[in-house]
Amino acid sequence: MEATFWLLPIISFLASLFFMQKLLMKKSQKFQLPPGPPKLPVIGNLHQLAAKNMPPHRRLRELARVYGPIMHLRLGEVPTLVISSAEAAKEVLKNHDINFANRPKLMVGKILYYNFSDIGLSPYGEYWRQLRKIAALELFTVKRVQSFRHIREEEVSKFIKSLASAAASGSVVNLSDKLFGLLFNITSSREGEDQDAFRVFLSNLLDALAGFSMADLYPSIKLLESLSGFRKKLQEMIKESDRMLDPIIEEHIFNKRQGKAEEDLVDVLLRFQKENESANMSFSLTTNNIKSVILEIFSAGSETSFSTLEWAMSELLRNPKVMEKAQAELRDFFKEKGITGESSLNELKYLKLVIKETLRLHPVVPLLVPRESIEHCQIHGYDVPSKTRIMVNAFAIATDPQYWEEPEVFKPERFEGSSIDYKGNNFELIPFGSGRRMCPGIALGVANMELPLAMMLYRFDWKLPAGMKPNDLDMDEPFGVTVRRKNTLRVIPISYASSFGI
Ligand code: HEM
Repeated sequence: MEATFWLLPIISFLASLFFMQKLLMKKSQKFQLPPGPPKLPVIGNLHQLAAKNMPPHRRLRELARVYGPIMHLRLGEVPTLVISSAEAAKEVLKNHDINFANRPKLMVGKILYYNFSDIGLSPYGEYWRQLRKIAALELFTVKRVQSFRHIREEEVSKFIKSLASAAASGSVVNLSDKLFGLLFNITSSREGEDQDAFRVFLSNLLDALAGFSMADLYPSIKLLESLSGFRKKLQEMIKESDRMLDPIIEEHIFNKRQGKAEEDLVDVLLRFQKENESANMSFSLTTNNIKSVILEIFSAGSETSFSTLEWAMSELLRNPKVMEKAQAELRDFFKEKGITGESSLNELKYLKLVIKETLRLHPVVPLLVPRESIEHCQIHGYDVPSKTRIMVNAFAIATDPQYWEEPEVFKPERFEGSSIDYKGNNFELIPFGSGRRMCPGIALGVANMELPLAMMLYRFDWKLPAGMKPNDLDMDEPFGVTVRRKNTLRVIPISYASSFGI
């Protein structure tokens, strides 16, 4: 009797969901929606996404091979369009750019990013436009990226020293850990104590950003936010984030008062806040807005470059001939004079191709950041109603045999003599997205990768531990919005006798 009593609210909850969805389906019948797998009541296509225990970008690629490059899914109650061809991506990200420039209101944006006040999750509108303006004119200019050069050189030098001492003792290093530490130090311009806390925080943040929480899949049922425990988790995370960010802001204000002239990204945002407040401008940034943007820069900035470097090294270890070719280019070019700094890397053609090929085969944000349609529109003859969530499967496109020969093979040479780039104009290669919401941090991201990769290849030869062969190295990916290696990369560095520099 008691059991039946508890079942009643659950049954009525499921029944109301079922009827709500019937209503929605009726509404959608007047549209010519793109094809997609059959949907179940309440969960829609969630079971197909979860099937086979694959990361979403791989599972969605499989489904797109059956249902086509413009595919309609319902994830929980969220109508979702999955784009898996360069032509369709161009329609969405270029031809209908404004209509798809909005982001869905994920709970993580509401709570952790102080009511969507970061750049990446803020809705398309005046606030976002102002932030992008600061990003384009102040935060990520070529000049600014160059001004952080000494930080990168200093941190890479320490990183290489620690690898050299591991090499001297012949020990196995956890390269993933070391690379994460390096990117954290470069991006946050600080070292040490916060790193472990940030690592745990970042992993929770990336889970939340995936948008696959119950609260984000059933946004109309507000009760789920608390019932699923997701709201509580995010509220705890924001305390943790404040614990990390408040001292950083205070430290920057203090240093400025002491007359520190050099500016980092936090200083730029604080200066902007001060200038706009004193000039009584209609747009200004609150301290919470600034914290949101800093959190985003720390997370987007470190995780993406770190994961790309992790994949680059993994691919090079699995493809010794490519590794040798990249090392030969560096060692030949720098000979005895050594790598003296970042500017000396500009001539290295093959190194750049290695990075490009890594971004192709391992786009670390494989489904880009989800968009949301503002108004109803048509893509290739299909209706896309307003408020449809859009996922662009950059991974599926970058591994589509229609555009790429032997797409699963790591072959930097494929770009030799090719004009294809990742700057958002070639839709078969869009690891940074494209259009208005494209990544504004490309130059910084690439700068953060080039020097560490060059130094790792120039200064060391690399061996896998315990007699592992190149093909034994696993390339497993976890389930998530960004894709780092599932298992950490453990390797043995061997000092290259005649290397010099940094
Ligand atoms: C390997 C490095 C990186 C990769 C692969 C990458 C990838 C991406 C992707 C795919 C998007 C979504 C684009 C879209 O929706 O079309 C994005 C957005 C964004 N990225 Fe990056 N990113 C990288 C580095 C960085 C860095 C270093 C920063 C800043 C420090 C950064 C800041 C941002 C921001 C703020 C957005 C949101 C843009 C908006 O919504 O207007 N990214 N990034």
